[in-house]
Amino acid sequence: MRVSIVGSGYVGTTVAACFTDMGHDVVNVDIDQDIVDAINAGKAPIHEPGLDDLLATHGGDTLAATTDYEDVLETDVTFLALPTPSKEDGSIDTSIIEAAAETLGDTLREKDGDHVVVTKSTVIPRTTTETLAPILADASGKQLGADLHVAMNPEFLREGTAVEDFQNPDKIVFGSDSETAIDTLHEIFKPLIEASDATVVETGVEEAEMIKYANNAFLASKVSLINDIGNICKEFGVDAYEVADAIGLDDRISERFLRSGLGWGGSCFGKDTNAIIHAATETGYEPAMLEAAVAVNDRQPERLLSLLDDHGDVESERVAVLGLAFKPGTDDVRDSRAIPVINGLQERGANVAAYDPVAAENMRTHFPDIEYTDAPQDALADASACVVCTDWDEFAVLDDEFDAMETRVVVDGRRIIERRDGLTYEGLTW
Ligand SMILES: NC(=O)C1=CN([C@@H]2O[C@H](COP(=O)(O)OP(=O)(O)OC[C@H]3O[C@@H](n4cnc5c(N)ncnc54)[C@H](O)[C@@H]3O)[C@@H](O)[C@H]2O)C=CC1
Ligand SMILES: O=C(O)[C@H]1O[C@H](OP(=O)(O)OP(=O)(O)OC[C@H]2O[C@@H](n3ccc(=O)[nH]c3=O)[C@H](O)[C@@H]2O)[C@H](O)[C@@H](O)[C@@H]1O
Repeated sequence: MRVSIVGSGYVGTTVAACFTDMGHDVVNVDIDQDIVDAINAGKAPIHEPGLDDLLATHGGDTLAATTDYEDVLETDVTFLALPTPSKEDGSIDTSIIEAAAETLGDTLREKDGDHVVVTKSTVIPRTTTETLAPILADASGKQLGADLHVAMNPEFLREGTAVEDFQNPDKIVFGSDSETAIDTLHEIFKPLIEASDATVVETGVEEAEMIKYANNAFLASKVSLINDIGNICKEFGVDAYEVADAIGLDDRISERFLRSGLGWGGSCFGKDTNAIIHAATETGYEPAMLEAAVAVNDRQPERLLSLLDDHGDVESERVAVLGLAFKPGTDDVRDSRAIPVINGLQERGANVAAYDPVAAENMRTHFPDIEYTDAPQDALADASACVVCTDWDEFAVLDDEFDAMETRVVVDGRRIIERRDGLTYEGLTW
């Protein structure tokens, strides 16, 4: 099938590469020329395991990228994989996806015959039907349900494992009341459905939109709940990881997403919990559990810093920050917990020396003036303390490197460093 994807970021590029690998011809449309050039040259514009290989095979061939919306005219279906960020007040900002829908609609005016448009971005229920569909219909002159069909197909991939997640889904959700759109989605996903154990959920557009928020809200709340429990464990001198291992054996709880520590960051848990809280509040309903999940998450960096304070004043001292990405496996620093931690260190007058295997460049836009090192031992050398913000595997094998510290204090926000003799070690919840 001929598929176009507007927006070529973490989701758009991954989905495009995987669709191409499933045998489809794909066009990626993006306004960023560098991204377009990278894809056409067979290179991944982002750090994502497995993506380079897929792009090296298909990029510039059955996967083509362009800044020109006209190329969607050669396709049967367009996915919108555009950012849906937060406004100042936490509510969803749909201006980017609306602008893209307008341009797509204008372009589709030239197309004879049917076109299917699928929302891939995370959007508040009713956005597809009440905001995007009318924009598309007005701009294209096409008629909804006749030659224009809309659907919502939420995406559940995680950064760092995006390709693997996309290729091994637990569920695939098709939300639409258009038979044409549902049939089109089935045709696109057929190879994946046949090759995986995924359950296909066919539902309404609004239900599909809400499933995405509910999924993220549950996961984010699960992490906040284990952090709440972990904070209590720390007060009692109990190891929250032993507790989590035990309760995770109950398959009603499950062992996944029970890693307590610095809390969740990333481009979606924060923005999506805030967006659904805001949307719920506008209806008159106060989502107390979700508000609590956000409040617990917001407190974790300060708890880490107060553990550091217990071991001495860091004013004018060198403090090593290990890990800048919001999670391992990615160069993404959006809403990374390292940001409030570094802010807190700077407020205390510390000299920050930061190391991350891939995310340092992205962090420079937030903190242009801190020191970035090429190796963890360079950040640790002469440091009075070390804080760990990301659970990169390479931190687990650090050992003699701590000997170069002036004072060997390690406050670990991710339980990645082993306690050992000669190290004053503080775990955030253990
Ligand atoms: N990042 C993730 O792991 C996941 C994200 N999502 C959702 O998917 C959506 C996209 O997220 P990301 O891929 O992370 O965003 P992103 O910010 O990585 O990528 C968005 C892309 O859209 C491009 N763009 C902006 N305006 C455009 C326009 N008018 N026309 C064409 N391209 C334009 C940008 O240049 C950028 O390359 C969001 O709604 C997000 O909530 C859903 C699941 C996972
Ligand atoms: O909508 C999205 O963008 C995506 O958001 C999350 O994926 P992602 O943010 O990429 O990464 P996660 O693995 O979920 O981690 C999110 C944050 O939670 C933290 N986390 C995760 C698990 C855990 O047990 N403890 C914990 O603190 C991670 O360190 C990270 O900061 C969801 O897991 C995806 O299903 C969803 O598609």
